[in-house]
Amino acid sequence: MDKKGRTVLEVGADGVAIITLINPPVNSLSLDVLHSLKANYDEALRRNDVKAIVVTGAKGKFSGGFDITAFGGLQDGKIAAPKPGFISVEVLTDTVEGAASKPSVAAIDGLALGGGLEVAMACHARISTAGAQLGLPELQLGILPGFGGTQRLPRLVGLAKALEMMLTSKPVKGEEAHSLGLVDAIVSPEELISTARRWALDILECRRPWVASLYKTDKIEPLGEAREILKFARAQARKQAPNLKHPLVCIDVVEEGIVAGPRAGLWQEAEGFQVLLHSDTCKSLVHVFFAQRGTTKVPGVTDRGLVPRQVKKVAILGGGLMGSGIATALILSNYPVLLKEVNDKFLQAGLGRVKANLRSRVKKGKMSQEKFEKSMSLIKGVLDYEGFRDVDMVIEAVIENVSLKQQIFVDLEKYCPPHCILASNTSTIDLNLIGQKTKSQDRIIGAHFFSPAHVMPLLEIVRTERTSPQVIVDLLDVGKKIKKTPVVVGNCTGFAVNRMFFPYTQSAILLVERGADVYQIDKAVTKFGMPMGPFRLADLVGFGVAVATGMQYVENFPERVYKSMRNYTQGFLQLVKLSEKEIVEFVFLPVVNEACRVLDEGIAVKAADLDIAAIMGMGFPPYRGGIMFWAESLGAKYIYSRLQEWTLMYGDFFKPCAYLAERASKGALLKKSKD
Ligand SMILES: C[C@H](O)CC(=O)SCCNC(=O)CCNC(=O)[C@H](O)C(C)(C)COP(=O)(O)OP(=O)(O)OC[C@H]1O[C@@H](n2cnc3c(N)ncnc32)[C@H](O)[C@@H]1OP(=O)(O)O
Repeated sequence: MDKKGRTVLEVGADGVAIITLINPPVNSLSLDVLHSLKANYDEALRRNDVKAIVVTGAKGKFSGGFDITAFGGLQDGKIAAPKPGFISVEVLTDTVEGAASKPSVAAIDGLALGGGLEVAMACHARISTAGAQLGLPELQLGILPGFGGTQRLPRLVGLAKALEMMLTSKPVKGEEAHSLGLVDAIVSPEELISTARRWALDILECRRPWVASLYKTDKIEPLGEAREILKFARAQARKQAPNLKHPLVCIDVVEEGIVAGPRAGLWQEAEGFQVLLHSDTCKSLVHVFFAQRGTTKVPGVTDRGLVPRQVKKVAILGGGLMGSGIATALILSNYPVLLKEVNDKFLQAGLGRVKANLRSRVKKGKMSQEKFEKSMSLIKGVLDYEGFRDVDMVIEAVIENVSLKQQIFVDLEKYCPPHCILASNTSTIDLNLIGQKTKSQDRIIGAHFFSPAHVMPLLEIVRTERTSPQVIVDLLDVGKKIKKTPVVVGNCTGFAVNRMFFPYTQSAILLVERGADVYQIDKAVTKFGMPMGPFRLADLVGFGVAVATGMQYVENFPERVYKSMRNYTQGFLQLVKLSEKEIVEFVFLPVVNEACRVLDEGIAVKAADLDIAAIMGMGFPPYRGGIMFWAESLGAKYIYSRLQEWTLMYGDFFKPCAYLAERASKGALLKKSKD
């Protein structure tokens, strides 16, 4: 079988061996890379012409950590796992860090994440570039840092900071890493290897300290204080995600190292890692990791070798809540923006909203005054189309009125250059209708943002049968640049997210009408992992918005609307004593049913896209893998039988769709086989 990545060893005339991690695109640590690293180390330690060692990564990236593509194989036993502790104790602690005569220095550029940073921390010093990102994001994948990170990070940066870095999964930049003591020096990328070489020789010749971070104690807080920090971290973890066990396992492992010593900590870490690797949480979060990256892979579109065209200037029509949010998102990512309104009063109000969005970032300490000013200088308010002659993309975000939008698109065709992408932020109106009076159907596309647009991470990219693949590729690229996760969907009422959202709120209403308590429903749904229940959400967005969105659905899918049972008394008390599990199923199985329709109709490209749409657009808990991934764990048969049962009792709102019925009868998975 082909090897997945490797390391190479080169020995210089100065006696320094450079070991380079090579496994594009992020030099992830596959088992092949790790075995090769061990072999290179053994050789370097054996050879008489090697005095010291530098570890680095190819092409400006140290390493993105353990190879996540191997998780599946390790979980189902198709890949033989090394014995527990082999990498963390035998390779990194006893071979790299424990080498009695040859010091190691890590030369870090680009990124050192997870296992990557853990390799670097086993070295006797770390030299980094200012832009490098260093962190232990393993918890985001449902596991814990498994190559000694739980033991070495607290010893390098202190317990409080180490726990913060692990529990939030957020990396730090080179400069901060330096001030924390995680790296020893910051240099330019050009000087990185030469500095690291010299540093390694300096350690050998006792001009610099020879530090084994596993045994450092100076940064660890005194025991009493350490216990307080651990207690606080546990309370935070429980509060933030009561359903998740792995943050607590991680904290336990860190504590073991402090109380019983780092070697005991390493062994407990190896044990904890094995258990968590096989957990449902890990499987779900790894699925989400790849699903999120998979949304930009659209068959027939992104596989044609099309290169995204450069979008240098964007115009936005409408400075309301959506338009100003979209403008904010764009200027935050350095796009020059024209904001057009119909009169000066509305224009000033729109610009004021953008300013307020940015101000709130400054207030929260997320943005400097300098960046605030730079961002504001990128937006220009206009009242006519004159400036539209050199824009590369327009996003229309005016009120939902068909004839108004039709007129706007006619105007846009007249004033914008012929290559310009014509996007609409409509959430309800058919894009074909919007573009009906133009000849530009191939460049008309939906850019459906979620409010507030500068905060919410999802972007539904809506294509019609006539939208050109080039325009889709262009918008995918803009989406990535403004840090959104784009999901490409087909043209229909509600697209993916709102179509899934509607049955969710409908079933919640049905439950109440059947005697369940709104607080009980919200509690069960929140316990399941949603950020809030459907009723609190309705309070938050306003009942008016909820009703208006609902009406769109009622008009378009009348047969699937739950008819109020208020006048029927039979069965009224039936649902009063529902268990939490039943409430959750009542609320989410109709969502699964709708998601199946969306998939069957080809509105979504693949089931995993619906997982991301549900997580980012509805707040579905990521650690359950998304709506379809969660549904697979229940099985099509079970879901079908529940819905069938409720159809008989409460009507066609619950009726399982043909796709679900077919999957259930075949005992097949819900996702399509090619997904
Ligand atoms: C034992 C240890 O403690 C366990 C571990 O180390 S677990 C792994 C810990 N590391 C991580 O969690 C880092 C995960 N990766 C990331 O956060 C981001 O990919 C990144 C910051 C490295 C790069 O981000 P970005 O530049 O936006 O590129 P992104 O699209 O995410 O990734 C590029 C490609 O690298 C792949 N990739 C990234 N990290 C990977 C990893 N650790 N293993 C395998 N593939 C990886 C992605 O899947 C993607 O592949 P694709 O092009 O086929 O879709």
